[in-house]
Amino acid sequence: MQYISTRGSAPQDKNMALDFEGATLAGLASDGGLYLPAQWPRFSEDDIRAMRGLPYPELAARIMAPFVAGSLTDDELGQLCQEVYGDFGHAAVTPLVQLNEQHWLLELFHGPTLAFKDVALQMLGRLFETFLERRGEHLTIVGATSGDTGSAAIRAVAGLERVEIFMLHPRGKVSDVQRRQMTTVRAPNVHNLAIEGSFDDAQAHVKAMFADASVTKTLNLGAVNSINWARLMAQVVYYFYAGLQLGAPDRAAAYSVPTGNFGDIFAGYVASKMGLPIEQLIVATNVNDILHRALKDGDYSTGTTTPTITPSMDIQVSSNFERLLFDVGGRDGHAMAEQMRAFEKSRAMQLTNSQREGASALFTSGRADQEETTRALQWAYRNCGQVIDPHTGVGLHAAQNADIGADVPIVTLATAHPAKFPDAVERATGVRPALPARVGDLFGREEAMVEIGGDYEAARDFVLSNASASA
Ligand SMILES: Cc1ncc(COP(=O)(O)O)c(C=O)c1O
Ligand SMILES: N[C@@H](CCOP(=O)(O)O)C(=O)O
Repeated sequence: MQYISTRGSAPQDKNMALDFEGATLAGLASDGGLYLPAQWPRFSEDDIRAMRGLPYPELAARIMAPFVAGSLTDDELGQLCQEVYGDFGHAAVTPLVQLNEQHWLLELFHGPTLAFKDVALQMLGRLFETFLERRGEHLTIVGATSGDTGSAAIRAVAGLERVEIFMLHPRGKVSDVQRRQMTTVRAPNVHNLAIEGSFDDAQAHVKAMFADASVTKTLNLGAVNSINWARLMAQVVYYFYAGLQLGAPDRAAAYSVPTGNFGDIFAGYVASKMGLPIEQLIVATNVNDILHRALKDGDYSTGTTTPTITPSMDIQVSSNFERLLFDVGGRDGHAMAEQMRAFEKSRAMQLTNSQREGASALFTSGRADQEETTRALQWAYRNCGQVIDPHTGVGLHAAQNADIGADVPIVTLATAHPAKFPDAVERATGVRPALPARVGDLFGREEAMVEIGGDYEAARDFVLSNASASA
């Protein structure tokens, strides 16, 4: 499989044909775009029927095989999937839980750091190891997090010899559990940087480093955010896993996805491109609702980020939205590059007609404020005995308010364990969720992080002077 950039001019990055291995190690394309497969692989209805009942690791290998073709053999991929998904806290890896006749929760938080990010990042860590070993190379990862990507990525790469990670988070804007899951990992290849500002600022610093020759000449940069295609690829699997249990390919389900950087829900779009019947994808946002506005009115303009009880979704600039706009807008890389250049200047853009029409064929959206999120948590607890996290609550609120026929099952993606956000959950339900034993003694461990202020230069210089390997 070959990979192309959404901005049209980067396939020859680093002098390698951009196969899966190249796209995984490159992370972000040098033209600032995001990598996508040159074409969507498609399963027939019979192929999908034959996937029914497969254990998660086998299903994962079946779904990912076309994307990694040429970079991993079927045996290598099968082995990786067994290693990664054999080690989750639930035998089903991502169990599907029924709430009532129509609503379901897809629990994605049974990995080591209790958020959906583990499903892909545990795989990405092993892919890095495999490819870097093969090439004899070293990778310096720079990442941005609003809480969950950071801990999952650090957990996936801590102690690896060929990888070093610099993770930027907005100081004071992640939950205590999220911060400690990052800062208590003491490994020589892990650096935690607390920046002044928002997640968007951290994400902008990361993208700027990929475009900064003083960094890319010196370091072999890699990405763990969902700008890295391999992240999304691994997330496609659980849409199939849930869809198959609800009758695919003979019945379509809808999915409500708590959304920030548009990665998780874009994986749902990919699943539909691959042949999974999907009635609708519901983009569920908190009050930082740029995506809701973009889908409703075509208005993709940023505002100030409002802190919420769903901090991981306090995001204005959703990186992966570019992938959708590129695909539904006819895959015109040069037009996309122009549109994104204008957006980066003005921090606002209007979707084109073809982008709006293309998106509205599958996507709808909903928005939840704090009260609505709280009510969703209360409903799940009082009516179904389920203690859910606030991000999942945003998804459930949007699911309950979507205009979807009563005969269509709606799956809300449960993206984090409630114990990551105990204060908000306790305020809503009266229940203080306990951290599962597999997380260990998080509050008894010492933290390590560096506070570096808000300037890009400070972040860049810290990375340059502390990275232990050069390109
Ligand atoms: C718990 C949780 N839910 C939802 C999201 C949103 O996912 P995405 O950024 O892929 O849209 C995030 C972070 O991104 C998260 O950490
Ligand atoms: N909510 C995320 C933000 C980064 O998203 P990513 O999926 O692009 O890595 C987080 O928890 O860090």
